[in-house]
Amino acid sequence: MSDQVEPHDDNERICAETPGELTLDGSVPVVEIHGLQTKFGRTVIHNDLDLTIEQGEIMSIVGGSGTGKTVLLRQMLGLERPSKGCVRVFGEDITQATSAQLQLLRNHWGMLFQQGALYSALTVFENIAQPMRELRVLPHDLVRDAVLLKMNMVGLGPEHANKMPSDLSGGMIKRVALARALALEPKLLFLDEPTAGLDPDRSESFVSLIKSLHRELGLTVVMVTHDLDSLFALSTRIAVLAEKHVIAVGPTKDVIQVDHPFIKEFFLGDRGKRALEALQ
Ligand SMILES: Nc1ncnc2c1ncn2[C@@H]1O[C@H](COP(=O)(O)OP(=O)(O)OP(=O)(O)O)[C@@H](O)[C@H]1O
Repeated sequence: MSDQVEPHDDNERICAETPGELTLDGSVPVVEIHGLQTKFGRTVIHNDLDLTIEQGEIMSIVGGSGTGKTVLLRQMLGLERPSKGCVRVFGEDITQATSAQLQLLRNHWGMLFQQGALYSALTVFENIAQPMRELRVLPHDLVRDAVLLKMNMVGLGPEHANKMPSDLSGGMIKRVALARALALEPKLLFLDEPTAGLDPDRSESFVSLIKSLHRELGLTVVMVTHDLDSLFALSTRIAVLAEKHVIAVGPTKDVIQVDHPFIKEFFLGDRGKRALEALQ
């Protein structure tokens, strides 16, 4: 993924001025989106979209294909700018952030991309060490201990350190990518389809891993997923995107009651019922 911000011509600013400092103590929402509009040419993807994510939540974003879930995630990461509206992360207006401010924000979040996105020419060790080295946050000799600690956190023994990504299974690639996303000890973790491509057993153990890391590290998690099992197992709240905005947001038990055709089809079809039953 490129880290270029893609500006839209008609960006209108509606965030109030911010102090220019990150608020990491949970006294403001971790993510706050207000009045967001996204247009590509004349096509409107989001309109008047609001969403607030508080510290410690696992917020899952669901919606039909093309409803703009990935674009919304990219906007929270400062990789795309909305046409209109306010996107604050840790209290900072990310739509107006300078590249120095964005870099500062990146030190406090981790991102797990759908494909795992490891550097194929680097070993497991070097993949996890890379964000630490890029920021030079640790002296050289401490990087080794920190990498092994992150590997241990995601259930990978030191014997895997010198393996190349091509030697790893899909589940292991996800674990290495997660260890890398956690390399800088972020407070916020973005997950894009974290269980995509995993078989049911691996998917279940990856979900357990995310659940325990969320608890142990006190993370806030923002996840885009189509996978109902992980959605039900992990989410503290679910936000449903339809009709260009968030049509429902809340705990699973409340969201599935909302009378909307997408919600009925997505959550209460056969797959949804099976996933809900498995959880009970
Ligand atoms: N840079 C872009 N230029 C033009 N259109 C774009 C661009 N990025 C995304 N879109 C369009 O915006 C819409 C939303 O895309 P997005 O990838 O966010 O959907 P999604 O909800 O994540 O879908 P899916 O569940 O299928 O992955 C799509 O119609 C897509 O083609």
